[in-house]
Amino acid sequence: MTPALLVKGLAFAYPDGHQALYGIDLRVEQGERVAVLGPNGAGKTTLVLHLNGVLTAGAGTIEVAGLPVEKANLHEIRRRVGIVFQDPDDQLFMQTVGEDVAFGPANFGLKGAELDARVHQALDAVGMTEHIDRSPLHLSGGQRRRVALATVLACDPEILVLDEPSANLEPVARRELAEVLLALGRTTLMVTHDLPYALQLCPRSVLVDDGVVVADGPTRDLLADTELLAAHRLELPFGFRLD
Ligand SMILES: Nc1ncnc2c1ncn2[C@@H]1O[C@H](COP(=O)(O)OP(=O)(O)OP(=O)(O)O)[C@@H](O)[C@H]1O
Repeated sequence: MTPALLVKGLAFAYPDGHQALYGIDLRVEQGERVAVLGPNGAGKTTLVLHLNGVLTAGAGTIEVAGLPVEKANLHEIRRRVGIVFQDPDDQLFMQTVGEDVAFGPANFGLKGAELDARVHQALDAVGMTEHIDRSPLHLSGGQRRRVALATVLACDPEILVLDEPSANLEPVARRELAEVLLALGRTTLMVTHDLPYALQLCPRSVLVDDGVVVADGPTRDLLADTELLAAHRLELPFGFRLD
């Protein structure tokens, strides 16, 4: 089967000459949930920003469900790859929650009853339907995070990319978001420093450091390898035990 994501030899240097990625290889099958782990400055965000063409590869190739990520395809690629950024305020800018969630699918050509149905479906998936007419400015951080996820889900992406989804969430909101993500059953790439969250949500993890993939395997195996974690400045929270 065509993989959801195929990255081969991806290298990238920022305009100031800083080489952030040295040759990333990554294959994600349809329906997989994969955590992207790594210390600060490893290249995780740089990798993610290539997946929908915000950054352009210096070398190597990326395909999303068989479609190469390149200028000619960017409109379709941005429909296929939905990125939920760490700060929901980067994604919410309309007067109401409903308008924010409608923005993406309207841009991809949906209108009328079809658009309304898509907005309701997305808000329903994140448990935010009752807030449809509220201003995103008046929501809590956890609620804004969910609406940001709905704005992406409304575009029905092939791959959901989440940048630090659990950051700054209270424990209940963190757990509720995990339940939402598990229920979606969608191909997901999740960048996170929250190792227990990676374990709960992603059967597989990829460890990135210094712009290369240094480990790729079952999340439990990676997290059980204390030498590997220590070598890449990763650490399980105090008192956390893998059972
Ligand atoms: N705009 C930029 N110009 C130059 N270098 C950059 C730029 N953005 C990031 N970098 C550098 O590229 C490297 C990778 O950064 P990146 O943001 O991808 O790391 P990260 O793994 O997402 O880190 P974190 O966990 O801190 O978010 C770092 O060394 C960083 O300093």
